[in-house]
Amino acid sequence: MHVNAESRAPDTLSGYTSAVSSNRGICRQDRTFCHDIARLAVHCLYTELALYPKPGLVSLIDNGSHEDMSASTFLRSLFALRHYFVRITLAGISGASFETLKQLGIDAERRMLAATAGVNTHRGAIFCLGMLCAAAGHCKAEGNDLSAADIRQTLLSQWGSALAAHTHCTAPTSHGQRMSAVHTVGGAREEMAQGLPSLFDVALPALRRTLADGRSPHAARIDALFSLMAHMSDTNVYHRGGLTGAELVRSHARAFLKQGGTAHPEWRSTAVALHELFSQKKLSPGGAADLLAATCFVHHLYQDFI
Ligand SMILES: CC(C)(COP(=O)(O)OP(=O)(O)OC[C@H]1O[C@@H](n2cnc3c(N)ncnc32)[C@H](O)[C@@H]1O)[C@@H](O)C(=O)NCCC(=O)NCCS
Ligand SMILES: Nc1ncnc2c1ncn2[C@@H]1O[C@H](COP(=O)(O)OP(=O)(O)OP(=O)(O)O)[C@@H](O)[C@H]1O
Repeated sequence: MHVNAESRAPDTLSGYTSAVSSNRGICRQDRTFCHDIARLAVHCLYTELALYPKPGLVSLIDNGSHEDMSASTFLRSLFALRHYFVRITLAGISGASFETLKQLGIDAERRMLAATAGVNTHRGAIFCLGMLCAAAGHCKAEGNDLSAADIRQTLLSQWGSALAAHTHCTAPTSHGQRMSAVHTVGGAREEMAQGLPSLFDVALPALRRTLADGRSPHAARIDALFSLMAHMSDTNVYHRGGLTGAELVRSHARAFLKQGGTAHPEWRSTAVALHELFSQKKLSPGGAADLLAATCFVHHLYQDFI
């Protein structure tokens, strides 16, 4: 099925906002799809928040390394983001440009900051999950599967060159850009421009391996999180702990995986000890947390939407 994108919704931010709120020009099936995808995105962010133990990160149990945010800050932020995920999925259905997706993302960031009194709870997720929602929308409009391979291919074919341009910056303004420049590592922008290799090549296989071994979804998420911590360059970690902090996170995560991850009978006490260590050192692998939510999203897209 190929759909005439132009007949669905206009390629402007105000166009999407009013089209979604008035339902103008959107068929019922697309509207239901956008709401289902948005619900899945919010669900995956909630699942990440609820997961415990996660070294240094905020959960429903405690605030880890964070003094300025708690689970309730995250819940307020999540509530504020629910319409964004509907809009960006619709934008994907309509074949929107990266510039339009970016405007939707900037608007969502504003809502997040208003809901949290200025605390950055979901910047990485707004970017990463937002792009994945748009890719899911575009796949649907093209009549393609929502398989991991199709989603990744869509990200690159639709927005690859704009995402590559988004990595270039002359004067870094964010923590992430500064850390990328100082430590010559890729951050969220680079990861996305390459089609999320940490998600598709590392975390998703780890998640599925643990499930295939017969362990629980909770265990699968823990193994996926540690595989991300062991592998990626998380600019949140560099910002808080420098090179030493980044190496500490990576080496502990590798050791956890080497002893079998959640297949080890004592995995939980090891993970709790690491949570205490990271919290004491104020280290927080927030980029890994974002990619974990995104990994669960891609996994469920395939499971629930075929
Ligand atoms: C690309 C984004 C996330 C900014 O990234 P940048 O590295 O410049 O900034 P910042 O430090 O503020 O945020 C980085 C976020 O990514 C996450 N992250 C860190 N490292 C990584 C990584 N290697 N891979 C994936 N995510 C990561 C962190 O959790 C953090 O939340 C996005 O907010 C953005 O593009 N901002 C510019 C304004 C804009 O265009 N916004 C709308 C985008 S749709
Ligand atoms: N459960 C979680 N706990 C903590 N951070 C998370 C969690 N889930 C995702 N994150 C990510 O971590 C980022 C927050 O990290 P942090 O507060 O260290 O960064 P910052 O706002 O860039 O820096 P700072 O707070 O030091 O000014 C969020 O933007 C979010 O993307």
